[in-house]
Amino acid sequence: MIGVYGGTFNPVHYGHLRTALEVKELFDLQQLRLIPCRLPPHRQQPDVDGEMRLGMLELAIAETPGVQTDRRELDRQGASYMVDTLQSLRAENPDAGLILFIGVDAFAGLESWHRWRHLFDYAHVVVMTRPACEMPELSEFLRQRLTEDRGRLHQRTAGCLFFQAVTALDISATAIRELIKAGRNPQFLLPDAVIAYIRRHHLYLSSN
Ligand SMILES: Nc1ncnc2c1ncn2[C@@H]1O[C@H](COP(=O)(O)OP(=O)(O)OP(=O)(O)O)[C@@H](O)[C@H]1O
Ligand SMILES: O=C(O)c1ccc[n+]([C@@H]2O[C@H](COP(=O)([O-])O)[C@@H](O)[C@H]2O)c1
Repeated sequence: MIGVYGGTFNPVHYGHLRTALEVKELFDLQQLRLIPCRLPPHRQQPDVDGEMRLGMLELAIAETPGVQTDRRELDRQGASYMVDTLQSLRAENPDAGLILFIGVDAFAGLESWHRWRHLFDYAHVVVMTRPACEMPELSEFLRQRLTEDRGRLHQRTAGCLFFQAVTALDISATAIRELIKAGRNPQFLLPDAVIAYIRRHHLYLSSN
Protein backbone atom coordinates (compact mmCIF):
# COMPACT_ATOMS: atom_id res chain seq x y z
CA MET A 1 0.00 0.00 0.00
CA ILE A 2 1.32 3.43 -1.01
CA GLY A 3 0.22 6.62 0.75
CA VAL A 4 0.07 10.09 -0.79
CA TYR A 5 0.12 13.19 1.40
CA GLY A 6 -0.05 16.38 -0.64
CA GLY A 7 0.30 19.91 0.57
CA THR A 8 1.78 23.32 0.09
CA PHE A 9 4.15 22.66 3.02
CA ASN A 10 5.00 26.34 3.40
CA PRO A 11 6.63 25.32 5.70
CA VAL A 12 6.22 21.68 6.79
CA HIS A 13 5.40 21.41 10.52
CA TYR A 14 4.66 18.86 13.24
CA GLY A 15 0.93 18.84 12.34
CA HIS A 16 1.92 17.30 9.00
CA LEU A 17 4.73 15.14 10.34
CA ARG A 18 2.97 13.56 13.30
CA THR A 19 -0.13 12.70 11.24
CA ALA A 20 2.04 11.35 8.41
CA LEU A 21 3.77 8.98 10.80
CA GLU A 22 0.51 7.90 12.43
CA VAL A 23 -1.19 7.04 9.12
CA LYS A 24 1.91 5.27 7.87
CA GLU A 25 1.71 2.95 10.86
CA LEU A 26 -2.10 2.62 11.02
CA PHE A 27 -2.44 1.72 7.32
CA ASP A 28 0.72 -0.36 7.23
CA LEU A 29 2.08 1.62 4.29
CA GLN A 30 5.22 0.46 2.51
CA GLN A 31 5.82 4.08 1.59
CA LEU A 32 4.22 7.42 2.29
CA ARG A 33 4.95 10.11 -0.29
CA LEU A 34 4.86 13.74 0.78
CA ILE A 35 4.14 15.72 -2.37
CA PRO A 36 4.63 19.49 -2.37
CA CYS A 37 2.49 21.27 -4.95
CA ARG A 38 4.05 23.67 -7.46
CA LEU A 39 1.03 25.82 -8.23
CA PRO A 40 -1.82 25.25 -5.78
CA PRO A 41 -5.03 25.32 -7.82
CA HIS A 42 -7.08 26.78 -4.99
CA ARG A 43 -5.02 29.49 -3.36
CA GLN A 44 -2.42 32.20 -3.93
CA GLN A 45 0.95 31.14 -5.29
CA PRO A 46 3.22 30.60 -2.25
CA ASP A 47 6.01 33.18 -2.03
CA VAL A 48 8.53 30.43 -1.23
CA ASP A 49 9.32 28.42 -4.33
CA GLY A 50 8.72 24.71 -4.64
CA GLU A 51 12.38 23.70 -4.44
CA MET A 52 12.73 25.40 -1.06
CA ARG A 53 9.51 23.89 0.28
CA LEU A 54 10.79 20.50 -0.90
CA GLY A 55 14.18 21.18 0.72
CA MET A 56 12.49 21.81 4.07
CA LEU A 57 10.43 18.62 3.70
CA GLU A 58 13.58 16.60 3.02
CA LEU A 59 15.24 17.93 6.16
CA ALA A 60 12.13 17.13 8.19
CA ILE A 61 11.85 13.47 7.17
CA ALA A 62 15.54 12.64 6.80
CA GLU A 63 15.37 10.17 9.68
CA THR A 64 11.91 8.70 9.14
CA PRO A 65 12.11 5.41 7.23
CA GLY A 66 9.30 4.74 4.78
CA VAL A 67 8.38 8.42 4.48
CA GLN A 68 9.74 10.11 1.38
CA THR A 69 9.33 13.20 -0.72
CA ASP A 70 8.04 13.12 -4.30
CA ARG A 71 8.79 15.99 -6.68
CA ARG A 72 6.39 15.13 -9.50
CA GLU A 73 4.14 18.16 -8.98
CA LEU A 74 7.16 20.50 -9.03
CA ASP A 75 8.23 19.01 -12.35
CA ARG A 76 4.81 19.35 -13.96
CA GLN A 77 3.71 22.53 -15.74
CA GLY A 78 0.47 24.26 -14.87
CA ALA A 79 -1.74 23.92 -11.81
CA SER A 80 -0.95 21.00 -9.50
CA TYR A 81 -4.11 18.95 -9.76
CA MET A 82 -4.22 15.98 -7.43
CA VAL A 83 -6.08 13.86 -9.95
CA ASP A 84 -3.10 14.13 -12.34
CA THR A 85 -0.73 13.16 -9.53
CA LEU A 86 -2.77 10.09 -8.65
CA GLN A 87 -3.12 9.13 -12.31
CA SER A 88 0.67 9.16 -12.77
CA LEU A 89 1.24 7.19 -9.55
CA ARG A 90 -1.34 4.65 -10.68
CA ALA A 91 0.40 4.29 -14.05
CA GLU A 92 3.67 3.53 -12.23
CA ASN A 93 2.01 1.16 -9.74
CA PRO A 94 -0.84 -0.56 -11.59
CA ASP A 95 -1.52 -3.20 -8.93
CA ALA A 96 -0.77 -1.36 -5.70
CA GLY A 97 -3.28 -0.01 -3.22
CA LEU A 98 -3.07 3.79 -3.22
CA ILE A 99 -4.40 6.04 -0.46
CA LEU A 100 -4.71 9.80 -0.66
CA PHE A 101 -4.60 11.35 2.84
CA ILE A 102 -6.18 14.73 3.39
CA GLY A 103 -7.02 16.77 6.46
CA VAL A 104 -10.67 17.37 7.25
CA ASP A 105 -10.24 21.07 6.35
CA ALA A 106 -9.07 20.17 2.83
CA PHE A 107 -11.81 17.53 2.56
CA ALA A 108 -14.44 20.25 3.07
CA GLY A 109 -13.52 21.59 -0.39
CA LEU A 110 -13.02 18.23 -2.11
CA GLU A 111 -16.00 18.57 -4.41
CA SER A 112 -14.47 21.69 -5.93
CA TRP A 113 -11.26 19.88 -6.90
CA HIS A 114 -10.47 19.32 -10.56
CA ARG A 115 -12.22 16.12 -11.80
CA TRP A 116 -12.72 15.22 -8.14
CA ARG A 117 -14.83 12.11 -8.70
CA HIS A 118 -11.93 10.56 -10.62
CA LEU A 119 -9.72 10.72 -7.51
CA PHE A 120 -11.57 7.55 -6.48
CA ASP A 121 -10.70 5.79 -9.76
CA TYR A 122 -7.05 5.92 -8.79
CA ALA A 123 -6.96 5.82 -4.99
CA HIS A 124 -8.83 5.47 -1.73
CA VAL A 125 -9.36 8.74 0.11
CA VAL A 126 -8.69 8.83 3.86
CA VAL A 127 -9.73 11.95 5.73
CA MET A 128 -7.68 12.71 8.82
CA THR A 129 -9.97 14.01 11.55
CA ARG A 130 -9.60 15.02 15.12
CA PRO A 131 -10.56 12.39 17.67
CA ALA A 132 -14.32 12.70 18.34
CA CYS A 133 -14.73 14.98 15.33
CA GLU A 134 -18.29 15.01 13.97
CA MET A 135 -18.74 13.34 10.59
CA PRO A 136 -19.19 16.00 7.90
CA GLU A 137 -22.33 15.90 5.70
CA LEU A 138 -21.65 13.69 2.70
CA SER A 139 -23.08 13.81 -0.81
CA GLU A 140 -24.63 10.66 -2.24
CA PHE A 141 -21.47 10.00 -4.32
CA LEU A 142 -19.28 10.07 -1.19
CA ARG A 143 -21.77 8.15 0.96
CA GLN A 144 -21.67 5.28 -1.51
CA ARG A 145 -17.90 5.04 -1.11
CA LEU A 146 -17.80 5.40 2.67
CA THR A 147 -16.60 2.43 4.70
CA GLU A 148 -16.11 2.09 8.44
CA ASP A 149 -13.90 -0.95 8.06
CA ARG A 150 -10.24 -0.10 7.55
CA GLY A 151 -9.64 -3.66 6.34
CA ARG A 152 -11.71 -2.92 3.20
CA LEU A 153 -8.95 -0.63 1.99
CA HIS A 154 -6.61 -3.59 1.81
CA GLN A 155 -9.08 -5.64 -0.25
CA ARG A 156 -9.27 -3.13 -3.12
CA THR A 157 -6.73 -0.80 -4.70
CA ALA A 158 -8.94 2.33 -4.91
CA GLY A 159 -12.46 3.67 -4.52
CA CYS A 160 -13.19 3.82 -0.75
CA LEU A 161 -13.65 6.77 1.59
CA PHE A 162 -12.57 6.34 5.20
CA PHE A 163 -12.31 8.68 8.19
CA GLN A 164 -9.33 8.24 10.46
CA ALA A 165 -8.93 10.07 13.75
CA VAL A 166 -5.38 11.27 14.33
CA THR A 167 -3.71 13.19 17.14
CA ALA A 168 -5.00 16.76 17.05
CA LEU A 169 -2.19 19.27 16.82
CA ASP A 170 -3.44 22.79 16.31
CA ILE A 171 -0.48 23.89 14.19
CA SER A 172 -0.72 25.64 10.83
CA ALA A 173 1.82 26.96 8.37
CA THR A 174 -0.05 30.27 8.34
CA ALA A 175 0.44 30.70 12.11
CA ILE A 176 4.13 29.80 11.79
CA ARG A 177 4.66 32.37 9.00
CA GLU A 178 2.93 34.99 11.15
CA LEU A 179 5.07 34.20 14.20
CA ILE A 180 8.27 34.53 12.17
CA LYS A 181 7.12 37.76 10.58
CA ALA A 182 6.40 39.14 14.06
CA GLY A 183 9.95 38.26 15.14
CA ARG A 184 8.83 35.45 17.44
CA ASN A 185 10.39 32.02 17.91
CA PRO A 186 8.53 29.13 16.18
CA GLN A 187 10.51 26.41 17.99
CA PHE A 188 8.56 23.24 18.95
CA LEU A 189 6.00 23.77 16.17
CA LEU A 190 8.34 22.42 13.48
CA PRO A 191 11.72 20.65 13.39
CA ASP A 192 14.82 22.61 14.39
CA ALA A 193 16.48 21.69 11.08
CA VAL A 194 13.61 23.37 9.22
CA ILE A 195 13.87 26.45 11.44
CA ALA A 196 17.59 26.63 10.70
CA TYR A 197 16.83 26.45 6.94
CA ILE A 198 14.23 29.23 7.26
CA ARG A 199 16.72 31.44 9.11
CA ARG A 200 19.54 30.68 6.69
CA HIS A 201 17.37 31.70 3.73
CA HIS A 202 15.62 34.62 5.51
CA LEU A 203 12.18 33.18 4.74
CA TYR A 204 8.82 34.55 5.92
CA LEU A 205 10.22 37.81 7.25
CA SER A 206 8.07 40.12 5.22
CA SER A 207 5.48 38.30 3.14
CA ASN A 208 2.02 36.73 3.73
N1 LIG B 1 -2.12 20.37 12.18
C1 LIG B 1 -2.53 19.51 11.23
N2 LIG B 1 -3.05 18.30 11.58
C2 LIG B 1 -3.50 17.46 10.62
N3 LIG B 1 -3.44 17.69 9.29
C3 LIG B 1 -2.93 18.87 8.90
C4 LIG B 1 -2.46 19.83 9.83
N4 LIG B 1 -2.02 20.89 9.14
C5 LIG B 1 -2.23 20.62 7.84
N5 LIG B 1 -2.77 19.41 7.68
C6 LIG B 1 -3.15 18.77 6.42
O1 LIG B 1 -1.98 18.67 5.63
C7 LIG B 1 -2.28 18.88 4.25
C8 LIG B 1 -1.40 19.99 3.68
O2 LIG B 1 -1.64 21.16 4.41
P1 LIG B 1 -0.89 22.54 4.12
O3 LIG B 1 0.44 22.29 3.54
O4 LIG B 1 -1.79 23.47 3.41
O5 LIG B 1 -0.65 23.03 5.64
P2 LIG B 1 -1.37 24.16 6.46
O6 LIG B 1 -0.71 24.22 7.80
O7 LIG B 1 -2.86 23.93 6.45
O8 LIG B 1 -0.99 25.44 5.61
P3 LIG B 1 -1.62 26.91 5.56
O9 LIG B 1 -1.75 27.42 6.96
O10 LIG B 1 -0.62 27.66 4.74
O11 LIG B 1 -2.95 26.77 4.88
C9 LIG B 1 -3.79 19.19 4.19
O12 LIG B 1 -4.46 17.98 3.85
C10 LIG B 1 -4.10 19.63 5.60
O13 LIG B 1 -5.45 19.34 5.93
O1 LIG C 1 -6.67 18.93 -7.49
C1 LIG C 1 -7.26 19.94 -7.06
O2 LIG C 1 -8.09 20.58 -7.74
C2 LIG C 1 -6.93 20.42 -5.65
C3 LIG C 1 -7.62 21.48 -5.06
C4 LIG C 1 -7.29 21.86 -3.75
C5 LIG C 1 -6.28 21.18 -3.06
N1 LIG C 1 -5.65 20.17 -3.68
C6 LIG C 1 -4.56 19.46 -2.98
O3 LIG C 1 -4.89 19.18 -1.65
C7 LIG C 1 -3.71 19.12 -0.86
C8 LIG C 1 -3.89 19.97 0.38
O4 LIG C 1 -4.08 21.30 -0.01
P1 LIG C 1 -3.60 22.49 0.95
O5 LIG C 1 -4.29 23.71 0.45
O6 LIG C 1 -4.09 22.14 2.32
O7 LIG C 1 -2.12 22.59 0.84
C9 LIG C 1 -2.59 19.60 -1.78
O8 LIG C 1 -1.91 18.47 -2.27
C10 LIG C 1 -3.32 20.29 -2.89
O9 LIG C 1 -2.62 20.27 -4.13
C11 LIG C 1 -5.93 19.77 -4.93
